[in-house]
This record gives sequence, structure tokens and C-alpha cells, in this order.
Amino acid sequence: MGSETSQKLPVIDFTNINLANRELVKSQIYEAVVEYGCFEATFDKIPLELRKAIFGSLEEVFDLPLEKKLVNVCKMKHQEYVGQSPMVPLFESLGIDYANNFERVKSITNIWWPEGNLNFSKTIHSFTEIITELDQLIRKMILESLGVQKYMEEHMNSTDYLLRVMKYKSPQTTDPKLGLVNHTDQSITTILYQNQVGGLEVMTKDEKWISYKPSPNSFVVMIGDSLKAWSNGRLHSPFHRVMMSGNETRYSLGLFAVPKGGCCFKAPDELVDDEHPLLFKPFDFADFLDYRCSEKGRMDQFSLRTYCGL
Ligand SMILES: O=C(O)CCC(=O)C(=O)O
Ligand SMILES: [Fe+2]
Repeated sequence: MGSETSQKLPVIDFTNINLANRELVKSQIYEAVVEYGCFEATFDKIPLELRKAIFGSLEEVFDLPLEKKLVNVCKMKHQEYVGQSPMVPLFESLGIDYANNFERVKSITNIWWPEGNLNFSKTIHSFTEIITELDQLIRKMILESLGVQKYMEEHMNSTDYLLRVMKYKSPQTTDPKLGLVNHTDQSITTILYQNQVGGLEVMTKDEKWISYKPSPNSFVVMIGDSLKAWSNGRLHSPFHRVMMSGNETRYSLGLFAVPKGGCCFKAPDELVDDEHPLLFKPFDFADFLDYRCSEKGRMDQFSLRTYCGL
């Protein structure tokens, strides 16, 4: 599935949003999430020192002994350590749930480093706090574009944040090797950030792979299946994967906004009418993840449609 294209993701500038350009940015976002389900955000609020600290912290956590990484630190379901998988041997990932809450980050840090590691907690939390703000601005603008801003508070209150950190070993070859399998995210939105090593590819609606070139002030913003369902299919949740080549280690972070478990996630009535019949049954995110992580769900590229498509 998919051939390469020299096309690029739409780039949207968030460095200086003001009253004069807000509406323009809003329309750029909407156009991008309808067409690509994804865009590159230029955003300069991560100072260079913090960037260095972030990738230093990622190196440090993945250098922990395997038995430490295998301890399940998350209260959110299905967020345990992934690694040493025969399907994706280069890939490792750890979850930090509710990473926007400093006390929560500290208590997870203390499991990994019983003597504490304040530098790690602070770095992870600062990053999350800054990116959470970007996420909320983007979602606010998306809800406005959808004409359902009256649900803003309810929508924001029914979501939590999960941070996942990722390491991809270098394959030591110029021949690209699969780093992470092709998938859509189950989240509402995902914001990705990475070191200088490229590899992320996003699929267009006509099944072409766009490869993304990282840079320090650039973030990839992606729509997940939950927002696709909530927008009653108006927004696209794109397939994406990671392909690795060369001899440098790739580190990345994904901040996932996810529906709170136990809460019924349903498209607003305003987005459902004769022209736009309801496409997905209301769902509980925890159940959706149960399906996605089941033996059948793991093999199912169209898990949203299978799980709650009408
Ligand atoms: O490492 C990346 O850039 C992508 C990670 C990803 O797609 C995911 O964790 O869902
Ligand atoms: Fe993903």
C-alpha cells in the first residue's frame, strides 16, 4: 500500500498568533485536517536548552535496565512498555499518563529512579505543559471551524493527556527498515516531536507517502480516530509509519489527547443531519482500546470502522 511522493505536509505558523491572523490560521488548520488529517506546526516555544534536556532525558530513560522499563507505571490501560517486538525490532516506547500533572510525572519518575530524578520530571512536565497549550489552541480552533464551540468546555473536560516517548535504534543500513508499522492513532489529537533523525511518513488520502523532515521548531499535529468519529467523519485520521535508515538513533515524543475512560464519546447533534448521517456509534474509549489491543484489533488497520462504524 502506498508509493512515495515529493509532496510536503501543509506548514502552519504558530509563532505569532494574533487577532489579525487568527482567522487565517484557523482556516489553514481546518483545510489541513480535512484533507491530510495532519500538518506541520512551526512553534518556537521550546527553548534550545529544554530541547537538549528532552532528548537527554529520553536517552536516560531508555538506558534503564529492561526489568525497570517492564514495570507498568501507567494507570491508563494498554500503555505499558513496548519493545523487543519481532515485528518492529528497532522500536521501544514508554508511556507517562497524565503527564501534564507534575505530581503524576514525579511519582512515575520515582518508580524508574527510586532515588528521584527531578531533572527528568521537570523536563518531561515542562515539555508537556507547553505542548498541551498548543494542542488546546488547535482543538479550540477546530471546534470553532466545525461550528460547535458551545461544546468546548465539555469536550476539553472529557479528555486526558498521555505522553509516550519513543526510541528507534538505527538499522545501520541505507536500505530503509520498518521502525513502526503503518497505523492510525486512536487519540483525539496527537502532537509529535523528535530529534534530528527523520523517518516519519504520513499517507495522503490517495495513498502516497509524504516523508517529514524534522527541525527544532517543527511539530507534527495529527488527527486521531476519536476526533474523526466525534467530527462525524469530517476530519481525516491519516495512516502513518516510521521508516529508519542510516546509523543514528531516533528519539521522539507523542503527546496524545485521549477521551477520558468511562465517558461516552459521541458526535454533537449539530454535526449529524440528513446529509451527514451518523457514521460511528457513541463509544467508550477504554472499550475501543480494549478492541484495538485485542488479538484481532492489533491486525485490524480499520479498527475504528470495525469497532463502532455504522
Ligand atoms: O515516532 C514517531 O514519530 C511516530 C510515533 C507514532 O506514530 C505513535 O506513537 O503513534
Ligand atoms: Fe501514531
